Formats: sequence, C-alpha cells, structure tokens
Amino acid sequence: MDFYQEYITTIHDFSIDKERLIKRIHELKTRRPASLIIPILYEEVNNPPLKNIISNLNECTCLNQVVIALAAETEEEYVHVVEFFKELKTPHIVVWCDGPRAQHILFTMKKMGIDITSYKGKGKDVWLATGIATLDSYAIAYHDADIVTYSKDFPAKLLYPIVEPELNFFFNKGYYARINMETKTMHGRVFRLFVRPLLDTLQADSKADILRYLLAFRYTLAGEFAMTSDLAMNIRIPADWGLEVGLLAEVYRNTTTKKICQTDLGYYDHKHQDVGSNRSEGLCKMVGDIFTTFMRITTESTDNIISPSYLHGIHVKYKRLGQDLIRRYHADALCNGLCYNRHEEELYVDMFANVIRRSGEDYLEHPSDVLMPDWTRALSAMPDLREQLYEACLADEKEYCNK
Ligand SMILES: O=C(O)[C@H](O)COP(=O)(O)O
Repeated sequence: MDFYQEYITTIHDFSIDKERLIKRIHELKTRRPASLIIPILYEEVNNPPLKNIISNLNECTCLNQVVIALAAETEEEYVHVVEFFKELKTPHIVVWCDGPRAQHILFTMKKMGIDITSYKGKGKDVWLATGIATLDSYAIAYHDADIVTYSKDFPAKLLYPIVEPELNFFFNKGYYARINMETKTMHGRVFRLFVRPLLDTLQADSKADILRYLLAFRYTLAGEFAMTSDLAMNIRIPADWGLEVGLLAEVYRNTTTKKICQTDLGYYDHKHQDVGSNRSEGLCKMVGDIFTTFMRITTESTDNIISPSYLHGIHVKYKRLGQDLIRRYHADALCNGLCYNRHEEELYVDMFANVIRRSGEDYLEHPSDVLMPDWTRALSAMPDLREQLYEACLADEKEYCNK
C-alpha cells in the first residue's frame, strides 16, 4: 500500500465505499448514461467466471446498458449466448460480430473505402460494440469475460472518475496485483517480464514523453478501462494483442494527461494462456504483437530509427533488465510467502527475448498497420453506420431467437 502519485493521477483504494460509487453513478444515469462492453468468445459462455460476472452485474444497478461483443461461428452458438444473457437484468444487447448481418454491413463499408473485413478477433469486436454503445452513452467501461476475481466494484470504480462532474476524467485504466491469493501465485507474466522491462529499455534510449506516460501505468496490459464516448469515437483501436498498449498511445494523442487516471482494482486473476510453442501461439503471439505495437509507437513518437543495430541493442538490454527484475520479484514473493519459480521465469525472459529478435526483423521488413479507423472517420463515410449495426442486432435476435 502506498499513496504515490505519478505522471497520471492514481486513485488508490484506501477505503473506497463501493456502494456510494454505485449510488452516485446511478444518480447521474440520466445526465451521464454509462454502458459496459464485454467482448466474449463463444467458448467462454460455459465458464464459471461469466456466471459470476452476471450475478455481480445484477447488483450493479448503475449501468444503463451492457453491450456483449460476441465472437461466435454458428447460429446455435449465437442463440445459446442470447439465452444465457437472459439472466442479466440490466438492459443489454448481444452483437453477433461474425453474423451474416454484421458481415454484410462490413462489406458495404469496404465498398465505400473503409475496409475492416480483414481484421479478426477482440479488437474488431470491441470496435463494433463501441459504435453501438456510443449511440446513447456518456461513458463506456470495458472488461474481459474471464475475470475470476470479478465484483460489481469493477465497473463502478472504472466509471466513477469519468461520470462524476467534479472529476471529469476522460480515460481511466484499472490496475491490480495479478496474484491468486488462494494458490498464492504471482501471475501477469507478460506484463511483469516483458512489457515492464521493455519499456525501461525503450526509455533508456529516448526521453520521449509518451514513454514516461506509458511507464506511469501500473498495469499497462489491463483490459479493464473506461472512457467518454467522445474519446472512444476519436481513437483508433488496434486489432491484435497490441490492443491495450496501442489504445493507451491513442488516448495520449487524443487528450491530455491531466484527464487520464488509473484506479486500483485490488487483486485480479483470470484464465491463463499457455506460452505457445511458436510465434503464432499463446503468450509468444501476444508478446510479438505487443512488441510490434511498441516499435510503431517508437517510430511515430521518438527520434529513434529502428534498424538492425537498434534492435540488437534493445534485445540485449531487455534481457538484462528482465533478468534483474526476476531477482526483485523473487524477493517480493519470498517475503509474501508466494510460490515463485525463478527458473521458469528465466525461461520466459529467454523466450520473450527471442520473440523480440524475430518480430523486430519482421517489423523492419513489413511495418504493418493494424490500427482500425476511428469511428468519426467511419461515420463520415457512412453516417448511419451505428444505427445500421444496432438494427442488425435487433433483427438477429428477432430472426434467430424467436423461432
Ligand atoms: O497480463 C499479462 O501479463 C498476460 O495477460 C498474461 O497473464 P498471466 O500470466 O496472468 O496469464
């Protein structure tokens, strides 16, 4: 516990009265309506965390609506998810992001020069749901569907600094200790062993303000955040695992650090991915996408030129800083009686360093752009795009669920 303030405002949980936050957001429901977006994969519907999320949301009376961004292949899967969410008392809508109606709209957009048909996954689904949520929300919170330690405080803590007129923040990011207190295990492997030492490495080579800003977030990869609809309309969402980091960079470019904060969400645990045996799987894929995002930020916002020798330096320095951190995490874990496998952690750093080398080479050859267009741009091409998507969701439910 500390009360340290960094480059961005940090809202600690010394004694936050969660019921008071929920009551206050509820009072502001008409003036500043708030929505929640949950991206889900069909497989997640049968997992216990989602059931717990729904029962907690039923106690979180402050939300105007929940928008479920669903990745599902078949009509049966879609219908199953709509049925499943009938337990949720808050007004909600399921966006079948891969359904024929949504796809048809995306192909119409393509004909008009805005092509997001090649994007797949969470980024694209979040993009679609954001369009619908902005139709009638002042603020939008986002979180994943696999949170094991979920409580109704999450949306309340994320939304309060934004909807409270006395605070008026534009963006709020959650942070936490990714520690499972039952198994006494320290998780968050990619953040602790990759993002953090990589950011330190990049900052050693550049004084760019954006790196200082990125370092101020206590959990850069947290998928729990909230922002105003206005901001959500103006940022470009990355379509791959670089989503969280790329989004922070977009927020930096579209607002001022005075309007950005982070909030303590306590302890956190979720479903863990395997490390993966190559760069197209598991944590290795995640690390590769995040690294490419950092290289794009470096190219756009610093004076550094990405070259083979620059990448070589990054690779060597990252490895050293990653190994130094292991010593520190070990001390922290030992004093707290947490399980900590030092050898395994060393292997992660070796693997992540390899991904840096390979992804760096790829970046030099193809500095690919995975940022989707912002909503303001999409609306300039198709002014009623959000309404069309909303109508498509209603039509899907009518056609497939009322048989
Ligand atoms: O935040 C992270 O570091 C990644 O999502 C991996 O998390 P995990 O180690 O908790 O599975």
